Amino acid sequence: MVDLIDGRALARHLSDRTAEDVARLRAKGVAPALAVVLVGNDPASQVYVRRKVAECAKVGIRSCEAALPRETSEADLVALIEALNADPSIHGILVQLPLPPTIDATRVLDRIAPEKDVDGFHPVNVGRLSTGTGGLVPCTPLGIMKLLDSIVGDLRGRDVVVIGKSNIVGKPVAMLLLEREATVTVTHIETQNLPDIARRADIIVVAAGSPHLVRGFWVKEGAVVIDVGINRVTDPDGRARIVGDVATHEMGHARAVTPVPGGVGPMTIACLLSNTVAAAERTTRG
Ligand SMILES: Nc1nc(=O)c2c([nH]1)NC[C@@H]1CN(c3ccc(C(=O)N[C@@H](CCC(=O)O)C(=O)O)cc3)C=[N+]21
Repeated sequence: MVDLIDGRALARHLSDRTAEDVARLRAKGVAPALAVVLVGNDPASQVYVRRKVAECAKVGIRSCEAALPRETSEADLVALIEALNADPSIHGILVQLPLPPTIDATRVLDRIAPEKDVDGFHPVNVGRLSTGTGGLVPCTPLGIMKLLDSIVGDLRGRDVVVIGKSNIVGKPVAMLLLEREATVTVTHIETQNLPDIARRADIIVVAAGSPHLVRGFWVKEGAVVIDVGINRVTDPDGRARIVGDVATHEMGHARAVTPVPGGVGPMTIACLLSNTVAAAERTTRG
């Protein structure tokens, strides 16, 4: 019988440890703090930001939220980031994506001080990840690795197929998997015979943004499937709900599947909190 992984429970466990780290830092006079920057009023982004701020509070991380109007100029946004970079009471900076189309997201993310870049999107942290030399690691890939630690353990020589080549999930998770000596195949929209490639995998990580893309016949008996998709779909009765990239009801022969919601999502936020503490810790080491 397939094991449906409880990402919420694992995230709670991780956040309990983060809360202890926060308490330890506070006793040393460092109060970990995260700045969340939101531009515009996309309802989904507002929900995510609210959730991040609420989870910060639960573990004792101070958070400050900057909500800027959609018309904000790139120069004004960069000025805010520079101010946060220079503020020693702020340890982590997160600019919620997507940004309005009038703003060049890459240029903005490049201005975040790498040591405060809790998303791990700055080129310095991307380079550090790809050379395995430390730095802050993107939250969703980090959460995926923690899920795999609890489900699989040793990844050496495991065949992993990553579906999706984004800078936020596909590429960084491939780097983390390589660091653990898995055999990694990164596939994407142009990949041919994707079902055949997927069927060879011991582990499938899918971040494609396509509802129910991964069908039962794509998955080898006993494989582990990590579903990173978040797709808003509307049921015939008009009700909106969130589904992943995996046809979960066809996974009876898999060893384990992460659900959506309740799988990777909560781990992403738990890793944002642990990254913020890691960034705050680094300041205590000069
Ligand atoms: N700079 C930046 N960093 C991000 O990390 C970032 C971002 N921008 N923009 C948007 C995406 C999306 N994201 C999610 C985090 C948690 C859940 C999450 O906790 N989901 C729950 C609830 C899902 C629901 O019901 O909405 C779950 O899967 O169980 C989802 C999505 C972070 N993102």
